[in-house]
Amino acid sequence: MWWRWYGCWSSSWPPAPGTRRRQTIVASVPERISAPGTVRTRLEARGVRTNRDLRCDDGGRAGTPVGLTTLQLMRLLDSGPRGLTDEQAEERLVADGENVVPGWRSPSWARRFLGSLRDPFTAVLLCLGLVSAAIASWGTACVIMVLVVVSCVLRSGGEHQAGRSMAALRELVAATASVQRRAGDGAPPRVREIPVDQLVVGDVIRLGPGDLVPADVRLLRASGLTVHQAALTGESLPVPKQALDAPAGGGADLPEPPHLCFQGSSVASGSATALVVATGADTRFAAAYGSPARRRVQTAFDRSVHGIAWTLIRFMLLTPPLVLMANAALRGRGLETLPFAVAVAVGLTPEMLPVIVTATLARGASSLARTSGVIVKRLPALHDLGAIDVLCLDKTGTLTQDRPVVERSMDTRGGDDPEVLRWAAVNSFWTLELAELPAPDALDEAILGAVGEREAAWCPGADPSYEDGIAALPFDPVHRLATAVVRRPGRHGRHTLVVKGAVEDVLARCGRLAADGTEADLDDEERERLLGLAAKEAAGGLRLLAVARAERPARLGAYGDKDVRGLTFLGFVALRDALAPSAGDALGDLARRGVAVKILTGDHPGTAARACRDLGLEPGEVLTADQLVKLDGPLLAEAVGRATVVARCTAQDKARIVAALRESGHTTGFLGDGVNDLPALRAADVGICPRDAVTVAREGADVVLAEKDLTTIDRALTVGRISSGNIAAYLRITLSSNLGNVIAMLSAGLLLPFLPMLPAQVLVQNLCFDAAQLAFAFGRPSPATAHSPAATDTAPANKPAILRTRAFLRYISVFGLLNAAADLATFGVLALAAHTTAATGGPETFHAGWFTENLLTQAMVMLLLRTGRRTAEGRAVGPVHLAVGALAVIGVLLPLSPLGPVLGMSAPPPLYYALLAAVLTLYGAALAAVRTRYAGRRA
Ligand SMILES: Nc1ncnc2c1ncn2[C@@H]1O[C@H](COP(=O)(O)OP(=O)(O)OP(=O)(O)O)[C@@H](O)[C@H]1O
Ligand SMILES: [Mg+2]
Repeated sequence: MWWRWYGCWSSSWPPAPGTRRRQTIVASVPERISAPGTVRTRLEARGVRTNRDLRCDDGGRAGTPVGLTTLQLMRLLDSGPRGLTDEQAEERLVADGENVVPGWRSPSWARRFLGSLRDPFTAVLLCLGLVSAAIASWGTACVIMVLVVVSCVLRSGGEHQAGRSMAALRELVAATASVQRRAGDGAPPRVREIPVDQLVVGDVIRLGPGDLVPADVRLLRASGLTVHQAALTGESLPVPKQALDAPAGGGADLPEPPHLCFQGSSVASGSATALVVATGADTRFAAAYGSPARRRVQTAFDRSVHGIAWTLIRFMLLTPPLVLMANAALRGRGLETLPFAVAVAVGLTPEMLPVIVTATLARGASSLARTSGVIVKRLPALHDLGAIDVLCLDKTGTLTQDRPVVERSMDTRGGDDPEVLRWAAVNSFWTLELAELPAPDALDEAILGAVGEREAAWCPGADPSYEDGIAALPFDPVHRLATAVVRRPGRHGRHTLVVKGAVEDVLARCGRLAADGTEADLDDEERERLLGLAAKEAAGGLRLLAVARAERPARLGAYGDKDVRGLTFLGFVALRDALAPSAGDALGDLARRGVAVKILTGDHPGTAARACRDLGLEPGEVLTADQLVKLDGPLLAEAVGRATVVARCTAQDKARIVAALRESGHTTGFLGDGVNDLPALRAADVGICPRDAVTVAREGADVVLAEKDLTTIDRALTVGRISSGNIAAYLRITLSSNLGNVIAMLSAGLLLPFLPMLPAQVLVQNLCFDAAQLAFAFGRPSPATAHSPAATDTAPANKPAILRTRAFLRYISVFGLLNAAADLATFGVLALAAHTTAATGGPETFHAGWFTENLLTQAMVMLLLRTGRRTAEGRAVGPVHLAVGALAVIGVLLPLSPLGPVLGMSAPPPLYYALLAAVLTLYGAALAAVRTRYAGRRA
């Protein structure tokens, strides 16, 4: 039975996605192949020209032999149509190395250290250090150097660790390739999945929709193949490719050789068998991009955290000249105030920002991986997850289970007609068979399954392999149809085109209509009637496929899209795809958390609207992508903003909509798993896909879910919000106290005849602050808070965690001024205490008094601005509480300890402490009051 055979084939192939099998690499390497770069050397020894010699325009040097027939090329590469043997592959792997683009290996600890010197804050600090050294202010220069080294060590150490755990996580979702290899010389070829890095030159691979092209390859066979090669050429539309046995004039030196596919591109539609001709550093991609070409678009993380960082850097650069000018104008001082001016700028720097950001995000990511199996591939994406306010979803497999079953097949009048299903099965069978698709589409599987079950009841000829397959144009999401060309038994000299696909697209290619055993012309009225019939079925939640056929005289040449015209419309196959059980609740949770959901689907508007309604998401106005063709930018975002469903979207439509939403200021997430979702995954702030998505989606996504379950997204969102909340809390607290200190320092500098703070004191104080603030990175949310809708006060669960630069700067100005007021009050108190107790009141007492006050106010700010009624740690004592306690103890005891005089401090009189307590009480009350005012509109 053909369909049982088909069942065996489909159950053993393809292997479960994501399964990776490491091969054992044989250590002994025969002499003849162990010379470095063997394959290339062998080619060069035989005088074969390669792209390496041709130096393509883009600088590429793909190492691809040109001007050879397929057979010559295979001979040169010691390969054949049946692929390499395992032994050959292992030898080549040892000789040529893994198929990895060199720049993509993770950097060493030392490289990371040097890299962290390029951080803008570090660079500014270094400049200030150089200025200090230039004017021989060695104390300040040393302080700055210590700060730079401490922050670089912490940062590179943290990044190195985060990088390693991220790499381990990414490994879990790494790409695989379908390779055809043999156990030994006489053994038959077997197709299996291997990690992409294990591919070698001479391997024969299979490509299907959604596969990444894993190396530079030459096509041996191709069926309806189109590839996206935006990463290489910037061309956003898929490019057709075909196998050429003897490319005329060595087509490889053309910018677009049709018979070659390059690493970095991905299959949009169709399938192919191909020969690997270059791997790793020899690929055209490696030559063009020595290092990873990561994200192209600015994400929410760049906009918020980086935005704030750059605003600060501008302030830092402005501070020294302002201080110099103020001192010159008001006190007549000259360049001697430069060290002080530099110290003020240093005081403003949140030098721990990169450390806190990396550590916080890395902890969040590993906790997500542990508890929910969610893999964050790019750390800042976790921040962006927390900031998402619009989430776009595809329908199939997200709202529904993507396990369609055939409900009925109908003729053009809407009556039951098993013959329509049979023709759909002929199409499914022969497109799968001839296009050698690595994985059958769920709709094709459902149709073949349904025919198999009904076969027994049918007359001879029910079996779709009854016809002979001639050619196939597999389904592609742009044309939305699949075509099989078959020869029917007894009809010599004739070919039959069998087409199935989306109703509108098939109907557009039909000129006639089958009804009641005859055929008639298809007029506009009939078209409207058929579209209406389809809409009625779709409104019942069914997925519809239209089926059509055409008879043609037999011919030898290849078939193309232009041949699929003048068809006769046969009828519909209606399939039911059950709703995902948890989708309804998850949609409700997302709405409660302030996330607007948009469904961008390739399916019929009726089917999508019904699925939404059944899940409790009111679809409102249902749009189709062609209604939006003329809109762009803000108008497009506005139109989509009003709707919940946009149907009949192509890959480009999805990407356009996501981009427009982002441009209009929304932090946009996109969840999808198909080839038609890739451009949108890339265009979004956060691209999310399930682990069993097509390879190319998995590679393009920032976040990979264990399964396509909306509940998991909800959890990921919470952890993202908690992490962003921690980063925001760090920024709020650090910057408001730093700003306060800077204002106080400036005033003290103008009021006092001595330096208000010595370089060593600036250093100790900064180090104490930095150490205490590390607690933010380690404030792990309890599992209960991470999973419950009521998250934290710093990251309200019902609001996306977005840092808006302006609101944020307003916030730190208010709290900074409050802090400065406390400092100024302390100066008054110090003067009063000195006066009353007739103490000397010299600089040492002032320094000690201010040091204590600074650390205590910092501790209060950490406690009050971070924690509300509920904290990220719940009510338990967490790292933040410990850090606050330690700061307070150091602040009070250090100036009194033997270290005090070493740092140039001497104990203030006891009265000072009593007065300070009063100042701090007032400050605490003011902080609490202003915080309450801000609670409703947090920056
Ligand atoms: N294998 C196939 N053969 C023929 N037509 C198909 C096939 N698969 C899908 N179609 C048609 O193309 C339409 C669009 O499919 P596409 O894959 O772009 O979107 P989808 O997967 O249905 O929706 P979503 O974007 O929500 O995942 C489907 O509604 C269906 O009519
Ligand atoms: Mg899909």
